[in-house]
Amino acid sequence: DRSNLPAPCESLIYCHGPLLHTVQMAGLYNDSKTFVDKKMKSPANIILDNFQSMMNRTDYRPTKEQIRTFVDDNFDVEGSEFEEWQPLDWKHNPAFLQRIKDPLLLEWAKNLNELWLNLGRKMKDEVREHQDLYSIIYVDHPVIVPGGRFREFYYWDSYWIIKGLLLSEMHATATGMVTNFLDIVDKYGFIPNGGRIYYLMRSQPPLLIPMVKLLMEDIGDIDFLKRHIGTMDKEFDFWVKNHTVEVDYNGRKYQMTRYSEQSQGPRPESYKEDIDVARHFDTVDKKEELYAELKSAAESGWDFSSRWFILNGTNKGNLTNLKTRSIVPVDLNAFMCWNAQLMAEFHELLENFEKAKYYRMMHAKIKEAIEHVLWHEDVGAWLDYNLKSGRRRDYFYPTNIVPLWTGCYDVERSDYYVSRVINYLEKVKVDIFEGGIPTTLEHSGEQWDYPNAWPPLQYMMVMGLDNTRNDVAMRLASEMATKWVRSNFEVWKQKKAMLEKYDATIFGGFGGGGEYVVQKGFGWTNGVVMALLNLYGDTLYAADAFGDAPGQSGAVYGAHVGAGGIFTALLVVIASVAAGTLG
Ligand SMILES: OC[C@H]1O[C@H](O[C@H]2O[C@H](CO)[C@@H](O)[C@H](O)[C@H]2O)[C@H](O)[C@@H](O)[C@@H]1O
Repeated sequence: DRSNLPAPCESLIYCHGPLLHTVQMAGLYNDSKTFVDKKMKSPANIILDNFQSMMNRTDYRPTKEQIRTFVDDNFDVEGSEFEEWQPLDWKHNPAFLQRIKDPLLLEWAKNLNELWLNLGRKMKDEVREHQDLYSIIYVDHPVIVPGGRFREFYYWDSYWIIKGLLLSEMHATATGMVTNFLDIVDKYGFIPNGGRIYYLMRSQPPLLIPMVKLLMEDIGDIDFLKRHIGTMDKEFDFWVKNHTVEVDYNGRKYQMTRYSEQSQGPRPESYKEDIDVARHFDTVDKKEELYAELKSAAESGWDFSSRWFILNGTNKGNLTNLKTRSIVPVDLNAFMCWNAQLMAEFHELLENFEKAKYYRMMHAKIKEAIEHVLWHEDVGAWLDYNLKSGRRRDYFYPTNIVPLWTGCYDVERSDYYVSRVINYLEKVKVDIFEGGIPTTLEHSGEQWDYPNAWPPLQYMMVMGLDNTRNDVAMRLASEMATKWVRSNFEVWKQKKAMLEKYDATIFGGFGGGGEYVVQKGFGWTNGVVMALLNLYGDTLYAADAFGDAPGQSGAVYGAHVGAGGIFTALLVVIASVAAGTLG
């Protein structure tokens, strides 16, 4: 029974109530998020009175135009919470650029470095003084946002944004963003999905602790760590307390993590969309269950995807078949495992030995659960687990190999895992696509499905394989990175834009599907390309030796990784000679 749960936030303007219902159901804008991002022109009680007068005047049947006039009279245009601002620590020529040998890619990387200037957002002092007039959550330090409709911070996006910012040597901006998150944990006990009050009842993949690790690797400020370690404990506890589920598997019980949010009602920013899906259900209870599945899927960062559909034990179906809370995801458990390991490391550094011991114990337990419940030797991958049926979900997702990225497997037996994983990747043939690795192999029309390819997923695969230090895996990682960078570059050449997501099946193809049009900007896309250019810049070229950049060199050598790797190496040498960069 969900009837005792709170609304997504208290606001009768932005989160629940008749005003939100009336405005959102009128469908005034192409994107439902537009309304909930608007600033109020007067305090909420006055706007609620104005709304009541409008409803009385129109006999509770206002036309779309009357609702539009009400909104225009009472709200400012979206985005009015920010002032003109450019990051003060921005640099023309950060050192990582020197690693990029191809002049075309170098020029592009300089452009990417400049994109931070467009994506920085600083809130007006007004916002701090009158927070009740805004849906944006006030933070002290400016942030780099994803871009487009995403005008505020997003939790997991920020990991790749910070990765990119540190390569751009924007240490102050990166530290400011992490400090905002820590302040938010202190205030709310966790990090919301994004920087808006309507996101306050759900989080996103827990990557704050890895963000602090990025900062520590960069500036290594132990005082910063000391000041904030208690807040990081709090963030870890939030996930343990609110997302743990007991898994009974082969006669043993494991504590594992899954996405699950606890509020009533539709997502305020996609209110009409959620109500429309809920029409398929006839009772309030069933509708509430659907809203919970939708919001839990948003918490996973994969909103939406057949990955969370359960229909007769399969991944077929549509949004009415969302069962996010019944699936134990590989990536979330691998993130928790990583968090525990990093926290043990940090506490050790600070000589908090009792705490370090606790986190080492948590790390060992989570790692064991991942090994026993999620790893499948016969498949050669980690698979999501269906809590309802007690069965594994044997479908391809890039996240099936995330434990390689987070180091959550028995590294002593690395060769065993790596050879099984390589075998798996060959079998599922995900490297035959020209534009990158697809999100899933299901074509549902949702944005986290085939044929879309998302930057963070490419990154996790590439880094996971590269981290193993196994020759074949590292070669595969470099081939994936090459394909991704070339395909993103192709789009850049055509559109002078970086996109939120791409099409894995088309070299230079745009992503699509889902509930809003593909966005430009784009925070994590820039961060991922910068990281890949930094890692592979000395051997990565925009075009192969034949002058064009089909990006699908992977298709040539995908089936035979070994031979393909040698082929790539040859191409690289030829291209390097052509570009005059080798001896
Ligand atoms: O408004 C619909 C949904 O939009 C966001 O999700 C997508 O964009 C985010 C920002 O890039 C990204 O973190 C997420 O993975 C994407 O699916 C938002 O996070 C959702 O909560 C929201 O419902």
